[in-house]
Amino acid sequence: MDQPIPRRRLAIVLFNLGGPDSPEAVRPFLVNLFTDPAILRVPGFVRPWLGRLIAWRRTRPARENYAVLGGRSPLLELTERQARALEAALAEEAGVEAKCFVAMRYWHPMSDAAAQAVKAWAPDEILLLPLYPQYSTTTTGSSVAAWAEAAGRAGLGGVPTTTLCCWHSDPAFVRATAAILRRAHDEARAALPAEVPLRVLFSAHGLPEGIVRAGDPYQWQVERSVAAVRAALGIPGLDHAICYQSRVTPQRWIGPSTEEEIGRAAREGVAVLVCPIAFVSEHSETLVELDVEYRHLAERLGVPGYFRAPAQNADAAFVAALAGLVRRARASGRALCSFAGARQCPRPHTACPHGLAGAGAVRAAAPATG
Ligand SMILES: C=CC1=C(C)c2cc3[nH]c(cc4nc(cc5[nH]c(cc1n2)c(C)c5CCC(=O)O)C(CCC(=O)O)=C4C)c(C)c3C=C
Ligand SMILES: [Fe+2]
Ligand SMILES: [Fe+2]
Repeated sequence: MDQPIPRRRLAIVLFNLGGPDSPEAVRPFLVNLFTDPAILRVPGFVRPWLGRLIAWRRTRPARENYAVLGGRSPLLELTERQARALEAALAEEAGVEAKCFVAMRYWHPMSDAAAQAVKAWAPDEILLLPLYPQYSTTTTGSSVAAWAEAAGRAGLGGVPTTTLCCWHSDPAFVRATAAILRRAHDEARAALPAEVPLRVLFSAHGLPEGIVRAGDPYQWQVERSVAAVRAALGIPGLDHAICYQSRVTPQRWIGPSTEEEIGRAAREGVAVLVCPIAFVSEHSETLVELDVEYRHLAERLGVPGYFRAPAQNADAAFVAALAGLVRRARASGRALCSFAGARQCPRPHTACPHGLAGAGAVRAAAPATG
């Protein structure tokens, strides 16, 4: 009788930023965030002090935001749902048994706990899958660096590991996002008088300008995502703008800000449909910043209509896109830009096939190898 072929055990580690699970967790969560060298780029001896100071100043406004959500971030629960949906999407995969683990960067479960859980499951291979479509040294880069240290401590150094570094223009991700936006666009159009124009504001998390100047490809990749989603949407003459939200430090951040675009829409008498383009889950920056703060701003300024497209969460087409990314990343078998090789990323960044370095380490341009 034929013996069943053993299935390879594939541990998929989903990275996200994490969020506090209680009002008391807000301060330590913010300390973790602002003492990360990928976020606060000051000399190491200053960082613990300055990071704690910034965290202390940010605690009150952040607690107020999380209070709107019942005192906690929904990010972990939503990421767990994505994890279970992705496992289900890969359940029939020939020759593979896939299990998803969540590793948050600044609140539990963090990389050490996730690495211990992965180790206990004894995988044959590991795939690191950041839930950030666009690569930034502050997000994917930081998570990959934290994982590398945790994996070493957990004794996972010998397990073959593939890193998916960016998937900003992955066709299935783009189609799933465009379908969600199309539904929101149709609903907004139906709710507005015919004579009121509608503009789509693609709103991404901002970054300090200095980080982009130092070589971070995030803004460029956000622009690629927007161009691809617009093409997939296929609405001729779509009025749209790219803007950046969530500025939390006094430095210059990339712009225009989402608030500035809401102000422009008010002056021009245009309704807005805000589409999050760099988050794939709902959390405080969509549910509070976009749905409460910016909506109030739009109403106060007299914008003739304010609508918001939902984030992907566990949308079936989006989860199918993640499953496709997993297949392609495994087939390539190395750290990679999700498809078409590194040619999609003209600026150097740390998780490309040129090898992994610490988050924030900006290299001289290396030739594309993909
Ligand atoms: C200098 C500060 C920050 C940078 C740079 C930054 C980049 C960045 N962040 C996300 C996604 C998320 N950010 C979230 C929360 C959050 N981010 C910052 C600061 C920076 N982020 C703070 C202080 C906070 C806490 C919330 C607050 O104080 O308002 C979250 C999770 C929030 C939740 O509700 O769980 C996400 C997700 C991206 C994509 C990004 C750069 C590309
Ligand atoms: Fe953030
Ligand atoms: Fe990349």
